[in-house]
Amino acid sequence: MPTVLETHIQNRFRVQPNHANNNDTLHGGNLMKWLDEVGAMSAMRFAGETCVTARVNELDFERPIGIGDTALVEAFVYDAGRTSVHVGLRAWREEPRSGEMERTTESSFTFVAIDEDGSAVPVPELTVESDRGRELQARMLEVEDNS
Ligand SMILES: CCCCCCCCCCCCCCCC(=O)SCCNC(=O)CCNC(=O)[C@H](O)C(C)(C)COP(=O)(O)OP(=O)(O)OC[C@H]1O[C@@H](n2cnc3c(N)ncnc32)[C@H](O)[C@@H]1OP(=O)(O)O
Repeated sequence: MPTVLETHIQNRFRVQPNHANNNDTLHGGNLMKWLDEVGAMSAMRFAGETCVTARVNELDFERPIGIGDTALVEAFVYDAGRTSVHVGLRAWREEPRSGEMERTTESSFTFVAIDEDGSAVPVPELTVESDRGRELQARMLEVEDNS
C-alpha cells in the first residue's frame, strides 16, 4: 500500500525560446505535456502498472512562466479508485540564479492502470500517513470540491 509521499515526484524543465507562446512566456500546451509526463510517472510508481491519462480535471494557469526560468513540476497521488489513480499536479516558476519560487499552476489528472491489452486493472490502496501526506491530500480534495 504505497503512501502519498512515495508517489511524490518532481522534475525541472529549462524553459527555452522554442517553448514560447506569442507573449514570450511558456506555452500552456508545453506545460500541460510536462504535467502529463510527471503525473504519469507518479501514477505508475503508485500502481506498479502502465497508466494512461483518462481525464484532465481542473487546470488553472495562475501565473506565467518566463523564458529562461526553470519550470518545476510536482506530482503526487492523492486518491485512488478500483483502477483509477488521481494525481495532484503543481507547477512553480523558479528563478535559476536565486532559486526564488512562485506557484504558477495547479491541476489534477486522472490516470487508469492498464494491462498489455489496454484493459483497466486494479491498483493498490493509497496509504495517507505523515502530516505532509495528509496536507497534500487535503489540498487536492479542496481543489476538487471548488471545481
Ligand atoms: C507548443 C504546443 C504544444 C501543444 C502540446 C499540447 C500537449 C497537451 C498535453 C495534454 C495532456 C494530454 C495527455 C495525453 C497523454 C497521453 O497521450 S496517454 C494516451 C491517451 N489516453 C488514452 O489513450 C486512454 C484512452 N482511454 C482508454 O483506453 C480507456 O478509456 C481507459 C482509460 C483504459 C478506461 O477504460 P474503460 O473501458 O472506460 O474502463 P472502465 O472499467 O469502464 O473504467 C475504469 C476506470 O477508469 C475510470 N475512467 C474511465 N474513463 C474516465 C474518464 N474519462 N475520466 C475519469 N475516469 C475515467 C472509471 O471511472 C474507472 O475507475 P475506477 O472506478 O475503476 O477507479
